[in-house]
Amino acid sequence: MGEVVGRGHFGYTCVAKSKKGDLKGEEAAVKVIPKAKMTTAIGIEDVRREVRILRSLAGAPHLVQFHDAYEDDENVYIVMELCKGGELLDRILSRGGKYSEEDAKAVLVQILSVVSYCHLQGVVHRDLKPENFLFGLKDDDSTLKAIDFGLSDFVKPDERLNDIVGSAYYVAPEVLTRSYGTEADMWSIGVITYILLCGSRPFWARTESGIFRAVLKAEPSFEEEPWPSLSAEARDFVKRLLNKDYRKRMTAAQALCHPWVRESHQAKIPLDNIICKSIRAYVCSSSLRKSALRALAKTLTTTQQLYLQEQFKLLEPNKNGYISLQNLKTALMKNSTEAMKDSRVVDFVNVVSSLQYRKLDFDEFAAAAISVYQMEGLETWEHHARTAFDIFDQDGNRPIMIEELASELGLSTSVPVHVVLKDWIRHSDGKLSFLGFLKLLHGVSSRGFSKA
Ligand SMILES: Nc1ncnc2c1ncn2[C@@H]1O[C@H](COP(=O)(O)OP(=O)(O)OP(=O)(O)O)[C@@H](O)[C@H]1O
Ligand SMILES: [Ca+2]
Repeated sequence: MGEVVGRGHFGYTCVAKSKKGDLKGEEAAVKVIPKAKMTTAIGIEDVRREVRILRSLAGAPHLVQFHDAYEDDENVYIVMELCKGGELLDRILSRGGKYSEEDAKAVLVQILSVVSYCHLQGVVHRDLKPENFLFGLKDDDSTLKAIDFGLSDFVKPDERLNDIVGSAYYVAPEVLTRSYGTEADMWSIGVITYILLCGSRPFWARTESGIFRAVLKAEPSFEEEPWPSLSAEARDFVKRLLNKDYRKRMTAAQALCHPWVRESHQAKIPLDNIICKSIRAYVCSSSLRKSALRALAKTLTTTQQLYLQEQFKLLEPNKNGYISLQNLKTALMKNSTEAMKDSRVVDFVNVVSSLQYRKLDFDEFAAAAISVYQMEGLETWEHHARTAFDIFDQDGNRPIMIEELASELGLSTSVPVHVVLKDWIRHSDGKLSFLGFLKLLHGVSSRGFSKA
């Protein structure tokens, strides 16, 4: 073991040289975590999880290469690849806090590439910030590696986490309100991008509670220089990550398809778990909701089309251009690691295949995979919704009873519900009104009536 190269809350990291084995003579980094610091059961479990996650994700692009972990009476030792290029934070600071759009993109694609992989495996990093990305080498174009999975956790597709962890400047609003998933990492990436592009923090205050207040309530400024002189795509990219409603935020796979970065990289776009969630909800919904979604799919933007085409390709449609849920499972299995077993991603899809066996062509896949919430986050949503309603009205709309509509949306038909539902049905012909159509797009709501 040689000199200390970094210190953190829980321990320190040294350079080391391997005396034997495959790595004989090679330099490595050893993160030393003193057992004295693991005073609570949580602390020990956290270190176990960090090692388990590093081990199971090993080999992912832009992830620090994990070699092995050991322990003795005093410490736990995590042996990994030595990154010699320093922290992303230091590079930002040494450039006077600002990156050109091109340089920022190059950094972001690498971040998105590792994060999209983690998310597919059901792992949330929970502490994405420029201190936790290291460059492999000192050169300007060195590759970036994510480190420090000390706060990471597994999250099942239909589960939410609730412990407040992370770093104040980068923490997502829904983490502060204790119900979050992988989308929280996307918020942090939004904060990192904002800082890369303009050199200042989007949410700032003197105290921690002040920062939290800003994260929950304040809108970041895009008014001051350099924002007006940056490209509209760059602003759009950041805004679609810093959306306070996590359901409207881009996923990592979607961000890789965003027009701002799409042209600048050849990074592989991985399968997106959000697709599994949407398809699962789609196959279980009524034919009325399916035709509403199909109408909406006809209004998709080219960006969304492109992303969905990429996702469809990953599912390897048969020669007639159809996929079934089996394809979804096969695609997941193909990417499966130990981490995916821990996060139970495949089980989530399995529930569906026992429910229904269906084949989808690209058009129906698009309808199934669409996220209505994300579309609502677009500035052009009103236009999409109106156009989709016209299409639906022509070939999907039909007379519907209040009771049927209520069950369609998972609402109980108590008296106040009745009054509201009346507006969702058009008086002239008893078919769905525009408002009813919008409600139907969201489908059965488990949150009950208050949100309706
Ligand atoms: N593989 C590595 N190669 C080079 N330096 C490293 C490596 N891993 C960690 N470091 C250095 O050690 C520092 C602390 O590591 P790490 O972030 O993993 O520790 P931590 O105790 O979990 O930190 P934190 O206080 O952020 O929770 C890093 O910021 C970095 O400077
Ligand atoms: Ca760290």
